[in-house]
Amino acid sequence: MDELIDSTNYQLRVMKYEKPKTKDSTHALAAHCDTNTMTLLYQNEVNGLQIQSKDGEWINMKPSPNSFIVLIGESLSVWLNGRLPSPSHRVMMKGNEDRYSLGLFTRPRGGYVIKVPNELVDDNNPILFKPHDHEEFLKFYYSEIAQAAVKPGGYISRLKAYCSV
Ligand SMILES: O=C(O)CCC(=O)C(=O)O
Ligand SMILES: [Fe+2]
Repeated sequence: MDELIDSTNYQLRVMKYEKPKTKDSTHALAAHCDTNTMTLLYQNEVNGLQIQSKDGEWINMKPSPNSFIVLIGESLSVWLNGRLPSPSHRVMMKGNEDRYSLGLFTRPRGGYVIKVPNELVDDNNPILFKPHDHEEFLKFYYSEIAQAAVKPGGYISRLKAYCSV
C-alpha cells in the first residue's frame, strides 16, 4: 500500500463543456481511453459522459448526485497484464446547459518502474507488457513517431504500442 501511495501522482482538474450551439447533440470530447492509472469523475447535474461497451455500444452515464464514476486507465490495465480493460469514453453534449465535471487523475510517478506482478503471469496468461516508466512513456506519447501513428478519428493505444512484448 505504501509503495502504491509513494509511486502515485495526483492531478485534480475542473472541466467545462459549453452547451451546444444547435439542437443536435455534439461531440464535446472525442472517444479515448485514459492513459493514467485511475480516474475519478464527479459532475454537475448535466449528463454527457458515455462509456463504450465491449460490443461497441455507447452507454449514457447517469450518475446520481452523490456518486463518483471510477474509470480504469490504460496504465493500470497494462500493470494488471490486461486483466481489467480500460474503457473507451467520450462526452456528448445536448440541451441548453453547460456541463462541469471534476476529475481526479492518478498516474505513476516518474522513476517508478511499472512491472506486471509475477502472480499475474502463468502458462495461460503470458506476459503482455514490458516494464516501463510512465514518464518515459509520456515523452514517447508526444513524440513525432507516436503522433504520426495516430490516424484521425481512430483511437490507438500509444501505451500499448510503447510497451507491448
Ligand atoms: O468530463 C468527463 O466526464 C470526462 C472527462 C474525461 O474523460 C477526461 O478528461 O479524460
Ligand atoms: Fe477520459
